[in-house]
Amino acid sequence: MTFLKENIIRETTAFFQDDGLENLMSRSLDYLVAGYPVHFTGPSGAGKTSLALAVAKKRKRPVMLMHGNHVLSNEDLIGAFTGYSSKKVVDNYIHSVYKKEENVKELWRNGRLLEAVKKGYTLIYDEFTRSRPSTNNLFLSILEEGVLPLYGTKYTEPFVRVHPEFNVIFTSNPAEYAGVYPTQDALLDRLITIPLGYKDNETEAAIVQRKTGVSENEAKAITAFVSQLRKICSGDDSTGPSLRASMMIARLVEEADISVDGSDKEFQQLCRDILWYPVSRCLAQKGFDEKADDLIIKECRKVSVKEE
Ligand SMILES: Nc1ncnc2c1ncn2[C@@H]1O[C@H](COP(=O)(O)OP(=O)(O)OP(=O)(O)O)[C@@H](O)[C@H]1O
Repeated sequence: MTFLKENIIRETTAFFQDDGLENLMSRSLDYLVAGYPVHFTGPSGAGKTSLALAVAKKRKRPVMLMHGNHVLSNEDLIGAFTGYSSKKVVDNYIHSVYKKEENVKELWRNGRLLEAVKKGYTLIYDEFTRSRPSTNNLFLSILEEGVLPLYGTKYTEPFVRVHPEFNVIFTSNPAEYAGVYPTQDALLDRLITIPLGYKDNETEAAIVQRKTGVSENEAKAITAFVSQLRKICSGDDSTGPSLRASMMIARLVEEADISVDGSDKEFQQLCRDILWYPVSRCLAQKGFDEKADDLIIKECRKVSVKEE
């Protein structure tokens, strides 16, 4: 029986940057400062959102995070009238005089994009391909003409001007096939698209170590094992287990006091539980006959931690 430890202190929010990531962050920041939106694209767990947040933070402007979704509408982005407020004053102070005054006002709520555009925020538009292209059309005018059109509202002005400090960081996953829409070329043509792949073992191990509290060698052993499975799994449509899987294994190993050892039954079971779904999915996609469980255990048995 294993018990979870309490109160493990880790740097869960710290962003790890090596020379490569630092260079990428500085380039991205330069593009944003010059007024160009940046678009990070890559597989799930490659670190797109974390990078976008880290770059946005460096701009020292308020940051707004928005997630793409098929129900996101112009009303969410621009705003909408939400109802009415009415005020009635009945003045009967002199009882022979009866005065009644009534005012009815429409109530307006600013949408998220309107707020960001007006106040010059850095907007992170995460997984923007999950929103309908017709919704994303608003970004064409923002990025090209520097105005946000106020379509479908009762606003008297046809648009608002975009604040000079406003900018956007987009993220997307090109391998995602469920719940996403194709993006109009006109929008992609206005973005600086930077591909993000999986990081090398050293970098992944450093991130895992920082975020979970396992030792450096344990982190290296776990990330090497997961990235070996990813290598076997990777193909046109499949990517295999990501850094998130390494992080889950490391966190649970640490919290439940399981040893990082390929011959340990508890460790094998943990790896099987965490890795079965991504591995079995990609084996099926690639048409391999090998069973996910067998492959995981075969690779897991090779895991051993070097002496410190
Ligand atoms: N450089 C980094 N420093 C610290 N943690 C990181 C770094 N890169 C990735 N991570 C961690 O890895 C995990 C996946 O990262 P993230 O959510 O940014 O990936 P993503 O590419 O946006 O994934 P998805 O497409 O599934 O949303 C997160 O737990 C994140 O905190």
